[in-house]
Amino acid sequence: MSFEITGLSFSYGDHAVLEGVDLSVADGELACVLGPNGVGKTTLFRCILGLERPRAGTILVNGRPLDELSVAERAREMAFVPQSHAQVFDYEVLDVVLMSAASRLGPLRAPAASDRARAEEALERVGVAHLAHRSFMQVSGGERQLVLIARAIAQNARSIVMDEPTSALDFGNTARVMAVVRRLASEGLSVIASTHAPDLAYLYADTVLALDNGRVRACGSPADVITGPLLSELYGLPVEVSSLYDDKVRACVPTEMLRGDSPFVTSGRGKR
Ligand SMILES: Nc1ncnc2c1ncn2[C@@H]1O[C@H](COP(=O)(O)OP(=O)(O)OP(=O)(O)O)[C@@H](O)[C@H]1O
Repeated sequence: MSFEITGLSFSYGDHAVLEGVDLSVADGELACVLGPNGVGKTTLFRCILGLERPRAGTILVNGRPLDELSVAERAREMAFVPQSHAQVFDYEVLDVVLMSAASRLGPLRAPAASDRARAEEALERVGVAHLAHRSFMQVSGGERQLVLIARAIAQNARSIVMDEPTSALDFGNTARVMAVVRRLASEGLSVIASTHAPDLAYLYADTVLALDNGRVRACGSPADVITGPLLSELYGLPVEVSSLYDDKVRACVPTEMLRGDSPFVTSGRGKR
C-alpha cells in the first residue's frame, strides 16, 4: 500500500482541522480528495508531505512510517505538484524540471548529464519537450502544470501528491492534464490529488475521499461517493447527478440554477 493514512487528526493551535481521517491508496491508484473550501484538503496534504505534524494518527508511505523518513528519503518516495498559479520561478522550463534532482544532489553539486536526460525525458512524456528552453513564467497555465508534473516524474518518486492540479486550467488543458495523471497511476504510481470538480473525480479516480468539516464523509469507489444526496449534503445545495455513457460519466448539476423562481436565474437561461 503506497499511502496508508490512519486516524489522522490535526489542529492549527486550538483550531481542529482534521479528525480521524483514514485513506489507503495502493500502487497504480489515483485517489481524489473532494470537499468545500477550507475543509482541510491542503492541510491533509501538508501532513502527508511531512510539513505539518499531526496531533494523532499514522501515515505510512510505501510501507514506511513518514516520521522515520529523512527529508531526502521523503523526496525519493513522494513528489509534490503544487498549484501552477502559485509559482514564481523565473527559470527556464528545463531548469524547473531539473530542480527534481535536488534531493539526490549534495550541496553545491551541479546536476549530472543523467539528471538532464531524465528531465528532458520527463518533459517528453507529458508532451511539452518543445518548451524546454522557454521561461517558465511565460508558458501558459496548462503548460506550466504539465511542466510541474514533469518535474514530479523526473524526481522518480513512487507516489505523487497534487494540490488541485487543474484549478487554473481551461477545459482542454484540464482533460490533457488529467489524462497524464491517470496514465501515471496506470503505470504503477500512487497519486493523491485534490479537486473541486466531482465529475472529474468520477471520471478519473479509483477512490474518492469526501471531506466534510475535517472528517471523512465518505470514502470509496467514485460510483459510491459521487451521488446527488452526498454532494447536496457536502456542498449544502441541491445537486443532481446524471449518469451518462453507461455510467462512465456522471454530470453533477446544482439544480438551483434550473428552477424558474431561482434568484440566480435572471435571463432566459434555465427557464425552459
Ligand atoms: N497556517 C494556518 N494557520 C491557521 N489556520 C490555517 C492555516 N492554514 C489553513 N488554516 C485553516 O485550516 C482550515 C483548512 O484549510 P485548508 O487550506 O487545509 O483547506 P482546503 O480544503 O485546502 O481549502 P481550499 O479548498 O479553499 O483550498 C481552514 O479553516 C483554514 O482557514
